[in-house]
Amino acid sequence: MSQTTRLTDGRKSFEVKKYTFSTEVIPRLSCHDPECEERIENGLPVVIPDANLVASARHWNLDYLHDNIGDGKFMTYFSNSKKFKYYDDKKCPNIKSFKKPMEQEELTFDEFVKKINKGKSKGQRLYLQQTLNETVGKNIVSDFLGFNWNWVTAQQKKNSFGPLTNNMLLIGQEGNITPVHYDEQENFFAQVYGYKRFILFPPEEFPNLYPHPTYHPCDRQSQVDFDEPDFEKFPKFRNASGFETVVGPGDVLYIPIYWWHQVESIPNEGHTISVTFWYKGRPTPEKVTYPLNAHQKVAMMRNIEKMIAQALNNPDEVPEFMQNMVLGRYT
Ligand SMILES: CCC[C@@H](CC(=O)O)C(=O)C(=O)O
Ligand SMILES: [Zn+2]
Repeated sequence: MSQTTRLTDGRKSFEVKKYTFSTEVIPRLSCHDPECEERIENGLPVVIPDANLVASARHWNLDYLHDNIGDGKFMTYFSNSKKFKYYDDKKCPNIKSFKKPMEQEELTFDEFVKKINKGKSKGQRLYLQQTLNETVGKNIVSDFLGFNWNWVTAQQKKNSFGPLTNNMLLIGQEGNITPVHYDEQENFFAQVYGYKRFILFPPEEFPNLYPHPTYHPCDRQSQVDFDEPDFEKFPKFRNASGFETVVGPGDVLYIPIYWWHQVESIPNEGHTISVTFWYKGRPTPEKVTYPLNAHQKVAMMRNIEKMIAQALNNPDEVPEFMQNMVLGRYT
């Protein structure tokens, strides 16, 4: 195994793979600690061990979910590697050479559990990722209603987050990895069962993480493979520096909008169950203050890329157009 390093969730410690970049530990602060409130207000990540956000789901495990979640369908991803790199189906036509990094299929929970056991033999990994919806059984509804909505809704209000967009149920196998990407939403990530390693980078690290173009199916995902970084193609990745932690049952991690994150279900620690609480971002302030901050600049770059791709009306022309505009003029 390549070089390893040790990480703790405050209770247990874990041996995890050491990557080429440096990281600092993400603070773990009580929800009653003013510094915790300040970090959320300032858009900084924080692990909150005592928000009890999903305490009503502390008894969730595969058997309980199998017996209570109902006969609805659950989007499940299949990968022949440990990586589950997200792609947007609708953007696949933009990149003719694009090869889907994983397959997807809607399964009943019973099919999911059966395939997990079968997949083990074929070296195939599964990752269930499904928005919780009205098809779930009454016990799951009751557990869901028992989430600490007072706390999370108070956070939404005092931080002027937009509306809650969805709560996604995530069930991963040990060792599964969601490669580094950013989302355009605020996220209170609640860990229900098992242990996940989170590696985060602030929006300022955009130049070091080389996201795919916005019209690419893997928009918002980094092109850099942390396991085998191509420093020729992505030289600034050498400068990357992030934050990391491990979340365990009951922990909530605040992942600020536009913050990059790679998420790993810790190898040999069993499967993981998580629930996301995604919120639209804060409304754009009436009065813009300067200099613009990193995430405003990311939003600007996204809008410019989209406008150019739309104006050219041909994704294949965008690279040359951008190079003609920048190379030798701004480099
Ligand atoms: C589909 C969401 C996956 C999740 C990462 C993970 O838990 O594997 C994530 O990226 C997020 O919560 O933003
Ligand atoms: Zn994400």
